[in-house]
Amino acid sequence: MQLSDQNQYTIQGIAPAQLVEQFGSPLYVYDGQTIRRKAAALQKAFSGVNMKIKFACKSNTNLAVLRLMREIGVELDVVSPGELEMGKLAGYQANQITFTPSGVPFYEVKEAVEAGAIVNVDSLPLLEWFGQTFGNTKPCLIRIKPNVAAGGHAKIMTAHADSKFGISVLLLDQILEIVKKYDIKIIGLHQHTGSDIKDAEPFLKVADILFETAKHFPDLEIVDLGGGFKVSYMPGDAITDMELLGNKITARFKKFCSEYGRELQLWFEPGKFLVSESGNLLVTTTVVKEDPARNFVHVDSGLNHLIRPMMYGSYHHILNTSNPTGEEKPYNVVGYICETDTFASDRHLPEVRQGDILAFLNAGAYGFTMSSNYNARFRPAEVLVDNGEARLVRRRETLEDLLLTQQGL
Ligand SMILES: Cc1ncc(COP(=O)(O)O)c(C=O)c1O
Ligand SMILES: N[C@@H](CCCC[NH3+])C(=O)O
Repeated sequence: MQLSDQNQYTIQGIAPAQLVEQFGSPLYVYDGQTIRRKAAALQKAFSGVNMKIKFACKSNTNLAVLRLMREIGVELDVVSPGELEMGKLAGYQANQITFTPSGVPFYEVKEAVEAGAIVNVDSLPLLEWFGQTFGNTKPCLIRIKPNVAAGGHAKIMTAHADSKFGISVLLLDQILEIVKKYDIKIIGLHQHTGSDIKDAEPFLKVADILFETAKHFPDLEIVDLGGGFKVSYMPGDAITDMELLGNKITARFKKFCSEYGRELQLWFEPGKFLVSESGNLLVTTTVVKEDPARNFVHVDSGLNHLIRPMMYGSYHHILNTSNPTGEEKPYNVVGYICETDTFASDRHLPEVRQGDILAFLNAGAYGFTMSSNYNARFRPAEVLVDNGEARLVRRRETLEDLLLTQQGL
């Protein structure tokens, strides 16, 4: 969202009010230019090595976003058969898609492998089954749990000892035994530490663990360091310094490759870094309630559309796009769901009036994809603004959509 000299917020020159008038409210709006800029920054930071980006599409599966990713040379990481199908619909070849499951039924892995995707094996039983089923005929990666705790919230840390994800690095002997028993073709090691990681330190720590572990696997082509780069949710928030991280990881990766004896590919799987800042959730103020204790701003949305504040206590910056120069007042911004769904407490906003359009920033990742139909509410429409043009890329739901799977109507 840009603020013009005339104090008007716009997305590539288009006013939020115009978007809401054309496409309705609430509305997810993605700025394609921001996605391109973020991908380019990551590509630049790692230009010294053979790096591939695998977009973690659990953060945003809109087909228009996936197609944009494909167009700019970004490949895909998926976690379910549904995401795999969406990747294919967006035009990806199956071999450009990595499947990183977490304790899924083995038939899902079989189908993904048979479709041509590459799997990150995340447990010893799955590794054993993979060996029995495919022997050395299909390549795979192994997801290692490095036992390192990092991330912006306990719920989004995925590599500490207590986390369910991956195979503990302490089980290396057992991994090697199974690999040897079935002659499994291990072409890569993978790890994902968590989400919202600012400092270079945890990335370097897990990289070193993975590089050390990699020495036990002679046929590697890939080291996959996952995603997790921090974005700026709060104005002034420190974010991952991509240039610094790029320099540091590049140096260590080059050293590792020369010790390993071959140049490998370095993969990353960012979700947030690529799409979070591109997304705004536009909502309309339904009621302003001046309570003796607090001023409440109710909007036509709730935790059904953006669950991050209630799930992780996440901060999303809010703009009053209808009254940018109004006098600031403190508000609790809340939803219309019959459940506590506070988006922001004691937030200072330019005076909010009924009908004002608010923008929740940084809603491009884990916004729509984590939305629901709680309270039989429809999910918002989605719009992609690219090359100065706004295009509807998902229509708003209707009652028919909600009733589609119910029987006995
Ligand atoms: C395996 C894996 N890769 C990548 C990601 C993307 O994380 P982020 O959106 O923080 O970059 C996740 C989500 O946490 C994940 O579980
Ligand atoms: N859904 C989380 C990040 C990804 C967690 C999944 N590993 C968030 O909104 O911050």
